Amino acid sequence: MNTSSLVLEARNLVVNYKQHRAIDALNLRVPKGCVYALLGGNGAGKSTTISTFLTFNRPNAGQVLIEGRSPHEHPDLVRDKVAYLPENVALYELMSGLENLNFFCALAGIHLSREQASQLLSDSGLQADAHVKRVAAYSKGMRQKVGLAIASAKHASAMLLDEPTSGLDPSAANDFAQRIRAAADSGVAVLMATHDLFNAKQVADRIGIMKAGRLVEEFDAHTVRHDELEQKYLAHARGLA
Ligand SMILES: Nc1ncnc2c1ncn2[C@@H]1O[C@H](COP(=O)(O)OP(=O)(O)OP(=O)(O)O)[C@@H](O)[C@H]1O
Repeated sequence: MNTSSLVLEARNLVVNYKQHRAIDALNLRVPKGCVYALLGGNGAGKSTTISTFLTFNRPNAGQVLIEGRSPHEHPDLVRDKVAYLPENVALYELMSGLENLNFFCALAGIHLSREQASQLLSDSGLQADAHVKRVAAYSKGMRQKVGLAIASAKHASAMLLDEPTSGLDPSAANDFAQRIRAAADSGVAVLMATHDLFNAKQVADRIGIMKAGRLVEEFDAHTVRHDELEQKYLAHARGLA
């Protein structure tokens, strides 16, 4: 791998919650244009990995790097380079999708024209008649689309996604996967924590399985078979691997 194309990197990362080791010597690399799906059972350390890139957690040893620099030493990196999409996108219920997009972009110092904002929502898959409706009436999939539009407006070089398709129906999950793929194809590095093996295989370039804070398995998503991935995943979950 050309190291100049690396966008997200964890180097020998250790993160503890008091006495509990949540991340244990994790090494992970996500270059430009790559979707990296992080699989693993509950408590494996996926969310903590993402939180550490976002500087919500500090490394106890090792480091995370964004475009080669530590966000813990350069906090502006997260604001300038990273778009974050949690499982449940927090939006203002009484504002429309359009108003939410404008509001969160303004917070990030981005000012959009009405046309630009509408275009971003449409490009994220939100139907035109929903743009001006209150978010209180939106489905989970529609909220994710507003989140995606906010993320796209940032022109971030990295996207961090924590279980983005959880609770979406298969069609909405497929639609979301295609939009993530398109973001990566335009050069964004995507790190996505997920429980959805099917979605991981469909959208990712690399797939990693975490267990007890360690990366225990890595695959090329284009060559691993779905049944092979499932077997490995279950073997790790059952302590057989
Ligand atoms: N705020 C916290 N305080 C203490 N321990 C925590 C905290 N957050 C997570 N942990 C512990 O750290 C470990 C890793 O948790 P993490 O949430 O990163 O796992 P995960 O792979 O994202 O799990 P899930 O799939 O359930 O979301 C777990 O043992 C968890 O109990």
